[in-house]
Amino acid sequence: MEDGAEKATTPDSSSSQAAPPALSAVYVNRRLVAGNRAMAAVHVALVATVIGQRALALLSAGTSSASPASRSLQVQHVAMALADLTLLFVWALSQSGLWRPVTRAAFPGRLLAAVPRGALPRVDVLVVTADPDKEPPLGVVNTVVSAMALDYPGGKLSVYLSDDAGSPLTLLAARKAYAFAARAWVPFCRRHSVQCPWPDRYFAGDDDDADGDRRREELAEERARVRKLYEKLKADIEAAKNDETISGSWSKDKRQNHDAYVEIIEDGDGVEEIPALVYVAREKRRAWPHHFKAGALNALLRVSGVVSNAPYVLVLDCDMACNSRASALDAMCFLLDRRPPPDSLAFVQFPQLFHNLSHKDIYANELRYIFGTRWFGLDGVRGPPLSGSGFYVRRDALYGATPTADFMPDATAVAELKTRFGHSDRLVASLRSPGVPPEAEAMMSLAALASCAYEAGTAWGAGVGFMYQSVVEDYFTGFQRFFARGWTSAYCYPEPRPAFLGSVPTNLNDVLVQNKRWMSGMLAVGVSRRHSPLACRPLLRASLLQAMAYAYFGFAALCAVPVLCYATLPQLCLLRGVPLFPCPAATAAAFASSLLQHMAEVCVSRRGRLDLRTWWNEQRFWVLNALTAQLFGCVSAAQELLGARALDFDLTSKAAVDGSLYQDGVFDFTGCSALLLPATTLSVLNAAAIVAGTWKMSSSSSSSSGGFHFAPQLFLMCYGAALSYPLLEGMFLRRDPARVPPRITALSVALAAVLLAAMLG
Ligand SMILES: O=c1ccn([C@@H]2O[C@H](COP(=O)(O)OP(=O)(O)O[C@H]3O[C@H](CO)[C@@H](O)[C@H](O)[C@H]3O)[C@@H](O)[C@H]2O)c(=O)[nH]1
Ligand SMILES: [Mn+2]
Repeated sequence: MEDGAEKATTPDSSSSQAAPPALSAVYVNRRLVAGNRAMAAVHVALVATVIGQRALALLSAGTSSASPASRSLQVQHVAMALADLTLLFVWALSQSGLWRPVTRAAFPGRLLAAVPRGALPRVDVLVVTADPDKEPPLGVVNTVVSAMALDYPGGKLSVYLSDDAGSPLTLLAARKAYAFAARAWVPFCRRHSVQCPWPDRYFAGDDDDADGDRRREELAEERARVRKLYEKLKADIEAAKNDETISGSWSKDKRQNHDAYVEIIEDGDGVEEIPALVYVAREKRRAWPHHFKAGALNALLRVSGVVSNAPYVLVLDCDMACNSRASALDAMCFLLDRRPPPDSLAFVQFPQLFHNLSHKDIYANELRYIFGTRWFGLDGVRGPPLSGSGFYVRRDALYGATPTADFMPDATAVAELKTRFGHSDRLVASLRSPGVPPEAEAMMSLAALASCAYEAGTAWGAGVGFMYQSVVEDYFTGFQRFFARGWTSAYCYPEPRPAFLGSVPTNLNDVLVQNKRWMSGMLAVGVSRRHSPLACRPLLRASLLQAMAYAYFGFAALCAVPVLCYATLPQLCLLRGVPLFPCPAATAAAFASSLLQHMAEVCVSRRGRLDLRTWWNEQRFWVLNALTAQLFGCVSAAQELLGARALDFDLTSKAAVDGSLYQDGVFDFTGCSALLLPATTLSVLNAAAIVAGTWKMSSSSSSSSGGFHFAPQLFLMCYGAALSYPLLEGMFLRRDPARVPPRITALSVALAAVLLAAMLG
């Protein structure tokens, strides 16, 4: 932002006055830093020993004889060594996220003391939705309404809703929701300093009011009145859903094929100080690539740029809502804090936390690894990656500015700006005066900004806005648009009340489909010659650790290969009576160190509590994910790389399904497809190999010391069997409808039999 007036404090070294108090603080956890690094060093030493021993074994096998048996053993050793090295590589990259964990604090009281509310900068909230079946409109409008009720001056806040389906039902729900928010919900939240601005959650019991007893009676009365209005809103949306003239008028085809439509939603009464709500359905045509969520966000950026043009933007998925009213002021504490120039903070990321997590989180939906550990670690480097939802970002940074250069060099001619930003005079005019909304007459023809053709030949999706090349637009935009261009970020983790809460998928297939999208999308970036974080010089120059962190995500899918090796080679070798681990002691130590490191990480996330359940759930899901989402992710990314098929954004389904099995910690295999097949097949194979292998070993009754050499192998297989127990149970022991679909079971058994025969043969 060029105009310093929007800042709480402008750095001014020449002034002799005492510096104003900082609006935020950062604390380094030194003990954790030391502990993390020590553990990493031990682990590297142990794994190096294992790989070294294998290399020695390989050399001696190579010199001893050239029989076919020793040939094949050599091949297995090479494969295991490559597997170990791949895993070590990915693990090493992941250590960047443990290097320097920090925590931060925001001081909104100081902010308000320094900047009168009326002088706070504008904020535009961008909410995206895509499908009224998978994303029920009631949930979407709860997100919208919760954002409207943020603790921020109403005149400075605008909410934009992108509806990719262009559904009349969503539009109607948005209009009704606006009326509810303007007349009842927002004033109610303000008057009673309600903590939870998310109506559905508030009325479900999250209603601790900050006022205490003082106005309890008054509150109870008003609460009942507002609740009635909310019930009415729910009923109206439900009725519209069942109304053929509204829902029936919009076929599935229309969702993919409709004009652009923009509506600034108003309420006849002209309510003051209520945030504006703008509904945007961008044009969709089958022949035009729409670039999924990134495309939707870019359309919203343009429309909002012409309507309110806030210098800061909050992005929210429709399956996530504000759970606290404090996030806007908290974020401003960082964004407006005095910092020496160049001011490089581009965005403040809040964690994605979830309201429907089970305490038996069998699908590791919590993403603790990311939001509970790695993001703190990266916050101490140059800031956490952009994470899709729940972040406040500078508009100019999205438009292509850098910390040292405006996105619009002084001499830039209008014509040149138009080649980058498109032909809209209004949009181009808005670039020149950040923060100032244009005249009312300029609001016309907003729909043109949301048309398919608008972006043709412009820099949208490449040099401007959210980036298109990847279905994991947050990951890609994060490092290409921000970190590689000198920007930094901050991780804001308010406690005890989370700023935002999202919802997680509650059946295994949805979880795996979602993970497969992430894995294939990030791998496609990781291995791309032009876009890989490891080929991105500015990023490498700015921070090797950060480049490593992005590379970790870019290569995480490769873990599928080593896991595939560990799920077949020990089995094969046991059946053939060949010991696979030359140095059992070192192997055991390395394995134990990996388990302990993970345990320590979970323990730190849980504030020192030894949470073995989470540890086990994550261990299990890690292997399952490797053999499903990561494996297929590799295949999809390869297909994309070869130009055979473009990656798709499969929407995660929300609400609709019944999540009770997940809540009880029981795997829900409903709808599982071929995606699950490698995992089920290999768990059958593993179980069979344990039985056949031990039987063979005991019947051949060879030397008694031989058992020691097979111990690591057998242990690994038994560990795998324990991890895969829910799959085996789902195939062979369960009879309920949510068991593994019988055709998947049958196919797995058949494939496992073929593999087993080949191994024995
Ligand atoms: O064509 C599309 C596809 C998706 N969306 C919206 O994008 C959001 C995220 O989609 P969702 O199905 O919920 O995907 P998730 O896997 O839950 O999303 C995670 O992964 C995405 C990247 O793949 C990130 O953008 C998200 O923030 C992150 O929560 C939702 O609001 C969708 O409505 C669109 O607007 N248009
Ligand atoms: Mn989601």
